[in-house]
Amino acid sequence: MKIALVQVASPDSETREERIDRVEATLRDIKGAELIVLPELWSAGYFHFDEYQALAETLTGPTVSMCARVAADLGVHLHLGSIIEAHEDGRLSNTSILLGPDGSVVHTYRKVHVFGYKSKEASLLTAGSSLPVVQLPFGAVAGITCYDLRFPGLWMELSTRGAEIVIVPAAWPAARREHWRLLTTARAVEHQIFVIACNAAGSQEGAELGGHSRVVDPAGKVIAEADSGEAVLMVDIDPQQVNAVRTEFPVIGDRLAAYDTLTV
Ligand SMILES: NC(=O)CCC(=O)C(=O)O
Repeated sequence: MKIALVQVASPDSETREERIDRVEATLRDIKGAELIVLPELWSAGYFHFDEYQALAETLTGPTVSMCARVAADLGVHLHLGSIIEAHEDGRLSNTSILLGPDGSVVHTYRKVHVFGYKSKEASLLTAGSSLPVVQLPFGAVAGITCYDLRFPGLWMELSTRGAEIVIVPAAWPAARREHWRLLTTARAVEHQIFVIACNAAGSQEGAELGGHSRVVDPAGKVIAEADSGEAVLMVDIDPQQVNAVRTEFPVIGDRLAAYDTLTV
């Protein structure tokens, strides 16, 4: 199964509309992928906090509409990264969306751990409260977002819910790139899953994004990793590998149902 990770920069000088047009051209040039993945908040730009309100959109807004058209035209699954979603009651959320090959929404995830360190995300956005896993032709898929990488309890729950492929759109700064590498690999090893992690590139409001989008297989092998600039990273995975690795080295079956029952 061929996957394309599209590592996008969101420079301050470019408008959202210009960026949507530019990314659409990149997406339409991708040949042979069954799944395309974009980074967190690439159209708005994660660090453009002062514009969050103005750039918020609904699930029929400009980012989702363009991506839905492309998904349908190319006949691919397209994880569009995330948007600042505007809700009817005025709340905003960081919403990740996976589109099917007919352009319809097949998975939606609202970021549960909103980020507050040198970031206004936590004060501007409302955290989500659901964790769906969807069965697709290539396996049980979930999407979580960037900072969520740091929280093992969330991953344990994804694993318990049967996730085999976890898509992680991100806007992870270069300053903590080694954490990005370590955590994406660790989550794959812990849960014997594919981690498909698509980061943003370039700089925004003086913050340098880390790039290095990567795919880690269920045995913990990094099967592809981009450099730091804009890129389309193509990778071929075999979704059956999840079963094969779990059968050969059955760690997950050895997990206790609960650890808080252990005596001190
Ligand atoms: N966009 C984010 O969630 C950033 C997370 C981050 O920088 C970190 O966890 O470190």
